[in-house]
Amino acid sequence: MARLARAPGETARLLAITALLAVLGLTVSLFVMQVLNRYVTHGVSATLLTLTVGALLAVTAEHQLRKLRWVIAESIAGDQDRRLATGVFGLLLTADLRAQTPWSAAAREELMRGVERARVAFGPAGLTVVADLPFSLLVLTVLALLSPTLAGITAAFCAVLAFQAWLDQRRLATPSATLSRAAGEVNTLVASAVHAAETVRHFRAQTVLMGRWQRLTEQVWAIGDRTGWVQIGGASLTQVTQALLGVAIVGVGALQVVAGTLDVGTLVGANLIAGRALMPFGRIVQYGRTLRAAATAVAEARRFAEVAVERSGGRALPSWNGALTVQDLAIAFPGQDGPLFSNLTVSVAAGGVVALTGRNGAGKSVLLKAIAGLMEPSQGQILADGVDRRLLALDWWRSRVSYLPQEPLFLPGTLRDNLRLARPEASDDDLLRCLADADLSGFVERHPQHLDMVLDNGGRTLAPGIRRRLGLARALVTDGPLYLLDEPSEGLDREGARVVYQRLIDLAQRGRTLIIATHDPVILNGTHCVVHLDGPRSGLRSPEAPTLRAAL
Ligand SMILES: Nc1ncnc2c1ncn2[C@@H]1O[C@H](COP(=O)(O)OP(=O)(O)OP(=O)(O)O)[C@@H](O)[C@H]1O
Repeated sequence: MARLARAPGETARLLAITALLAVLGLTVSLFVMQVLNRYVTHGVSATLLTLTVGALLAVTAEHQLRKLRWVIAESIAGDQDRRLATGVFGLLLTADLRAQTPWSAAAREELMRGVERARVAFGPAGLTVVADLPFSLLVLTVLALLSPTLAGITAAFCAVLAFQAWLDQRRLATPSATLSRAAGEVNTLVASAVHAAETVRHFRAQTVLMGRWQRLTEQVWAIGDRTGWVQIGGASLTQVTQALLGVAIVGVGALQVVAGTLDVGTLVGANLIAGRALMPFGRIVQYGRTLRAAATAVAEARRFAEVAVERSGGRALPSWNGALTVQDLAIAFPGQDGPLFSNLTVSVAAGGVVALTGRNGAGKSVLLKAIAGLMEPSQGQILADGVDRRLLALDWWRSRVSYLPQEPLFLPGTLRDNLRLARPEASDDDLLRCLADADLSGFVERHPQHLDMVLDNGGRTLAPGIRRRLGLARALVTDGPLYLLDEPSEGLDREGARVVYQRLIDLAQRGRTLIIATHDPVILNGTHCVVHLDGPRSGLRSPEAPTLRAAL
C-alpha cells in the first residue's frame, strides 16, 4: 500500500486498468447468463454468435490489459526496489562505524538479503494482488444487483479469508524475525568456513562448526516448515472456502430459483461472479508468508536506518598543512562499560611527529580511526587549524589524510584500481614510485600481471608483510599533509622495517605531520613526543611539534 501511495500518478493508471479488468472479468459470467437465458430459451443463432464474439473480444482485451498493468506495476515496484536496495547498501557504506556496533556483521549482511525478499514480495505480482482487493467490492456490487442474498453470502466468505490473512500475518511475525536472525548466523558460519579455513582446520573446529551449523539449519528448516504449514493451511483454506462458496451460492440460489425469484442463467452467472469476488482474498492469503518475510526485512532496514550515518557536506581548508589538535577526547562503544579513554588532549604542529603507544586494546587504532573520520568520538573535538573536523567535508579530509590501517585490506579489483582509489589522478609512474618507496618494486615486477594483479579476498592471500607494505604504498599515493600510521613496522622483516624507518624520516623531512601507533622501540626511541594511552584516565597534553630524530 505504501509503495502504491508513493507513486500516485502510476498508481492511478494501475487502479484504472484494474477497474477495467474487474469489469471485463464479469464478461464471461454475463455471457453464460445471456446464453442460458436468451439463446437456450429462444434458439436464435445470431444471438449466440454476437454473444460469443463479444465474450472473445472481452477476453482478448483483458489479456492485453493484464500485460499493460504488469508493465505499470513493474515500473512502480522497480523504482522503489532500486531506491530500497540503493538506500540499504548506501547505509552499509556510510553508517558510522561506532554507532553501528550493536549490529553484528551477520545482521548487516542479512539486510541486503532482506532487500531481495522485499523485491519478490512487493514486486509487480504483490502490487497487483493489493490493487485487486478494492475491486472485489465492485464485483460484489454487481452481484448485489443480481441477488442481494448471494452477494451477502459472498461478502461473508471474503471476510473469512480477510480475517485468515490478518491472522496469518500475526502468526508469522515471530517466526519470520527468528528465521532472519538464524539465517544470518548460518551465513556467519559459512563465512568462517571460507575465510577462516586455516583456523578451522588447525584447531580442529570442524566438528564444533558442523554441530552449530546443523543446529542452526535444523532451526531454520523447522521454522521454514512451520511457516510452510501456515502457507499450506492458507492455500487449503482458500480452496475449501471457494468450494464452500460454490455450494452455498448454488444451494441458496436453487431455493430462489424454485421460489421463482431467480432464473437459472442468473444463478450460474452469479456463481462465477462470486468466485471472481473471492479470488483476490484467496491470493492475499496464499501470499502471506512472502509478504511477512518481506515486511520483517523492511522493518529491519528501517531500524538500521536509525543508525547515525557519516555527515555529508562541510568545507575544505585550502591552506591546511597538517597541524592537528585532539581536545578533551573520549571514545566509548555502545554496550561497553566506560570509555576507552577520556579527556585526551594532544597538539601536533604541522610537520610534527607523535607516537601513540600503550597496552593492547588501549584504543590507539580507535583514536587513529576517529582522527581519520571513520568514527565520531563520544566527546571532545578534533581540530584542524582550529576548525572542528565535523565541519570539514569528509571527502576532502580523507583526500588529505594518508592512512595505513593496522590490518590493511583491499577491495576486489587490481592493484592499480586499489592504489588509484587513494588518488584517482595518479599515473602508473606515480604508483610505481610509491610501490618502490615501500620496497615493493621487485614484488610487482615478479608478478606476471604487474599493476594488473588482482587482489583477491581483500588481499588476505598476500603475505602479511607484503600487505602492510602495500598499505604503506597506498598511504604514500594519497600523500596528504597528515599521515596516520597504525603499526607501520609490525611483522616486517629487517629490510622492510628499515625501509619504513627511512620513509618516516623522509616524510618528516618533507614536513608531513605523522601520528604513529606503535610498539616498535626504534620508532618510540626516535620520536620526541610519545603519547601513552593507558585507560580511561590517559589524557595528557603533548609538547609542541617534535620531529623524528635523525638517528632513527
Ligand atoms: N567497531 C568496534 N566496536 C566495538 N568495539 C570496538 C570496535 N573497534 C574497536 N573496539 C574496541 O576498542 C578497544 C580498543 O581497540 P584498538 O584496536 O584501538 O586497541 P589498540 O590500542 O590499537 O590495541 P593494539 O595494541 O592491540 O593494536 C578494543 O577493546 C576493541 O575491542
